[in-house]
Amino acid sequence: MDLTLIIVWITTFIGFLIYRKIKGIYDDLESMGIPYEGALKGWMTMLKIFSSKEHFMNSITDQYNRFKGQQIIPSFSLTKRSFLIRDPALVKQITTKDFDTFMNHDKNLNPDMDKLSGRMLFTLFDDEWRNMRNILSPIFTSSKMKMMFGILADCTNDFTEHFEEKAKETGSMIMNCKESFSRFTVDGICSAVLGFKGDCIKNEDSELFKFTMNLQKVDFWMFLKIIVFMVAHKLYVIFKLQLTRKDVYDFFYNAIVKVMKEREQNGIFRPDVIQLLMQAKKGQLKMQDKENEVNEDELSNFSANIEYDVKAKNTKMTNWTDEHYMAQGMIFFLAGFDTTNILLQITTYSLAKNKDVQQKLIDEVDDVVVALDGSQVTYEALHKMKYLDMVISEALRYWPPAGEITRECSKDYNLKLDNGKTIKLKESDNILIPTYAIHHDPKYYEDPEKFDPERFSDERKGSIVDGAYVPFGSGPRVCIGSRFALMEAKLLLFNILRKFTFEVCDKTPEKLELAPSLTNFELKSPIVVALKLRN
Ligand code: HEM
Repeated sequence: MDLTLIIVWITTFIGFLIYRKIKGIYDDLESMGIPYEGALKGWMTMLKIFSSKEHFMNSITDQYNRFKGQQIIPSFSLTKRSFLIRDPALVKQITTKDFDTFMNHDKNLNPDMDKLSGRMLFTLFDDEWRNMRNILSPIFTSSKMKMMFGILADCTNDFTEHFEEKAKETGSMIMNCKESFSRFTVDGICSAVLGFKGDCIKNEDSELFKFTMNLQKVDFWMFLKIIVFMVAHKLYVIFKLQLTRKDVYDFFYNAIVKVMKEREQNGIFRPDVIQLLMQAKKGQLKMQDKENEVNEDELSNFSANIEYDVKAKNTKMTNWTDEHYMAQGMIFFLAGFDTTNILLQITTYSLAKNKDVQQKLIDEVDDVVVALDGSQVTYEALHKMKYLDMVISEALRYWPPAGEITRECSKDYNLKLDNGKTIKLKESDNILIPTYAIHHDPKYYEDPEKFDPERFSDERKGSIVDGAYVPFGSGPRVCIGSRFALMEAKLLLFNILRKFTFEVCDKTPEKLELAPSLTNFELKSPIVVALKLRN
């Protein structure tokens, strides 16, 4: 038999096994009265995503839109049952009211699979997650944000100085937003989290920047590793495979464990996350010092998370290792630079396209500049800017950088629907909350394709349906870094708009379309705008 025929036979056989597996996992759905399009449709969708024919988020949004009137529908997955939520009330029920049953993200990614990604706050589960969340929460309070404000302000100054220099001859310059904001957010995260100056903005050949961009690339081997992880993750344990590359492991070892030791030995203090992690390691970091906190009620920070009290039943169970602390540095780095970068890209694009919105924001910036009488903007002044907060909140609705939220069901659970039917969810079923699709559903947002910050005005924000606005997730597992992200994005926009306006140029895309890619946010045409110096 020739080799091609053998390959065709093997592929068909594997395809058949996967088809049987997917078909089997949803067998009981029809008896529960849930509309199900069949295993083949799900399999074809997965194929389109993995062969880079369609972006994951587009497939989810398409599925969401096809099932109007349903509260929950089966989603596509290779090995587990997966459900897509179509109803904000269920979003709240799953993420908040019945949090104990839906506390975890996918449990497949655990320390046995990968030394670092299995130990990140995002992947820890049950009491280990509760304990780590308690340790890390004090890092993101408003008093700690104020402490890091100056570090981020230096990065924003680097950004504006660099572009002022470039634009000074002709009065304007063309900016590729993804590249420029990536350089800024990598600098911001390095300075405020890892404690060293990245210098990616000013140094165009920065090795650190190349390394960071490389982190996101899905080459053939990475692709294969992801497929093996999704279809047969136990092979990772048997063959001692690791998802994290060795160079990435070494980077975080040097940036966190080595730096902590050096600071300890030399008595160095720097107001950054590493310092707070060192305090946390010694059990010295507490939520207590209320008098140093900023009064949140006086600030405009609509999207910022509320931190829940997440006490673990067993508080002494984990021996935290160096790798646990490296893993937290890694998740802050990974979760922090790309998401904030997307937020900045979307805001910039929307301001360039909506000149009236941009003008209103510039007027607010100018008022603050006058009030500050030449000094640098403060944490309080920035967070009292109502219109800036409305613009950022709308950008997070318009294009939520994380795209979707996931949960895993930890025990059998009867989900009662409005039509009187009950869905029996099983232990380890996946739940998918399609943030983008909900944010663009005309049922919850009038004229959803319009960029309209007024949705978040004092008069109108109260009418947003609970559970229909979740850019940072929802419930006790909500994004821990939302305050940091909002502060970073607001600070940069403030400083840019002091000096520049964003203008549409011939390279600015007419509309934003996702490219078929496995990465989170890859557009068919990148966002490019002109930065024009103000008079
Ligand atoms: C615009 C920027 C950001 C967006 C839109 C965003 C969004 C999200 C979302 C949707 C989740 C999942 C929440 C859930 O499951 O309910 C999440 C989790 C998380 N984010 Fe962010 N994020 C941003 C910036 C940041 C930053 C700057 C950091 C850290 C410095 C960070 C650290 C984390 C961590 C550690 C988790 C896991 C939390 C847990 O499992 O307890 N994020 N983020």
